[in-house]
Amino acid sequence: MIGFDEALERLAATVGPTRQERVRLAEAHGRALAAPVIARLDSPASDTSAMDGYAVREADFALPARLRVVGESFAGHGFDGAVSAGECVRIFTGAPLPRGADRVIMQEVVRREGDLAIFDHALGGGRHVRPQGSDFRRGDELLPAGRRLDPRAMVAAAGADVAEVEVWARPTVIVLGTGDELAEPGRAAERPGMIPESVSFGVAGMARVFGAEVVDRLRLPDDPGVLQSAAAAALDRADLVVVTGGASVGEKDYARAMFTRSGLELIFSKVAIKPGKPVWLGRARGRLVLGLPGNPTSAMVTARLFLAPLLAGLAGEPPGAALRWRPAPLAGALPACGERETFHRAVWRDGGVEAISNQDSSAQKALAAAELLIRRRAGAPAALAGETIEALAF
Ligand SMILES: Nc1nc2c(c(=O)[nH]1)N[C@H]1C(S)=C(S)[C@@H](COP(=O)(O)OP(=O)(O)OC[C@H]3O[C@@H](n4cnc5c(N)ncnc54)[C@H](O)[C@@H]3O)O[C@H]1N2
Ligand code: MOO
Repeated sequence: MIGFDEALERLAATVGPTRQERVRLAEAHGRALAAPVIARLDSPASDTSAMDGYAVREADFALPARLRVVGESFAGHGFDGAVSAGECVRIFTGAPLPRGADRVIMQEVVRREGDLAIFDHALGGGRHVRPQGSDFRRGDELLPAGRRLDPRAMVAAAGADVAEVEVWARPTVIVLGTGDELAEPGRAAERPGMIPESVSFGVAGMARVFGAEVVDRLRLPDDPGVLQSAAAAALDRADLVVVTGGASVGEKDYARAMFTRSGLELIFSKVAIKPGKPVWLGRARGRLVLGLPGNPTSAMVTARLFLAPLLAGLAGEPPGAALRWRPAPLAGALPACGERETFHRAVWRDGGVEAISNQDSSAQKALAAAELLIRRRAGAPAALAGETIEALAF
């Protein structure tokens, strides 16, 4: 058995992005950039008003100032002329500052008498002007290669004035759930011994959250022939095949064996973690295969710890981008950690994190309640409330 860090190192050494493609910006959300986004213009393109009001020359400000309004500057339609001594221009937020003007006065402190604007208030500190290029300059790198185009990055990419971006292909995933006892949800009560197949729904959901396209989700019986054919077919259709259940040492634990004929090479098998010890990763026919334990909580914990970084790597991000551990104070005590590194399911409480009471690896109800994973290193002593631990959004 290897440790968690070693397993992640092997994962990172194995996974990389698939195909690069050029897509229109509207199709790029959620993808990782294969090339940086470079600004094609200055932003703002010229000195720009930050307020609705009047563009003035500071030199004219002996109070009360009475300035002639000589024109208007709108966003998209600037004022062509220049502002001379004793003049001002009506201006709106986002509009270009006319030549000659050097600041904007908010309309709330200005009185109008016909074409005169009257200013009785002393100038405040703010000039209400955004200088040309104060956000970014033409040629600046706004987003580096490898950056995921999340909603905030989409704004920067569009702001760069690019119509298309170079991105990595969205990884494709097939989820195979194995076990004779598994029934389609809604049908488990029909036959004794059946349980609803729940894990593939969570794994597929997590794959989508981490940017994958789930091309299929199949429920398979514990029949070696059926499993072998399904394994071979899945490898033809997806970058990553996730197989759940049958990972342990039971007589019908066929999850690894079903890929043997397809030439499975294991990258790791069994990791010293709790829950999820039977997790394994391999490669067959140039595709990745991730084996998750069947117990629902174990499956989802190992999906978070291994599927998420695999998808990050396949999508063109560093795999570690999917595992951002944050220090957080403990809101309740934790027992000493045994020899397997342990990932407690936890919730936020009173500004800290607290392990939930049901830590059973087969739990489904308690799984739904868990917001976080707390990471405890093997051999760590008992921890008291107030101590700082490492937590990961689950
Ligand atoms: N002698 C040993 N027994 C077990 C060991 C061990 O080391 N030695 N490891 C235990 C650990 S840890 C885990 S975790 C489980 C994982 O076993 P498998 O991956 O082989 O999973 P299954 O036996 O197929 O199923 C376990 C459990 O989960 C239910 N299940 C399976 N798939 C689904 C699904 N898609 N949806 C809902 N529930 C599912 C299944 O019915 C079982 O109850 O092994 C321990 N045993
Ligand atoms: O890995 Mo198992 O998750 O402890 O039940």
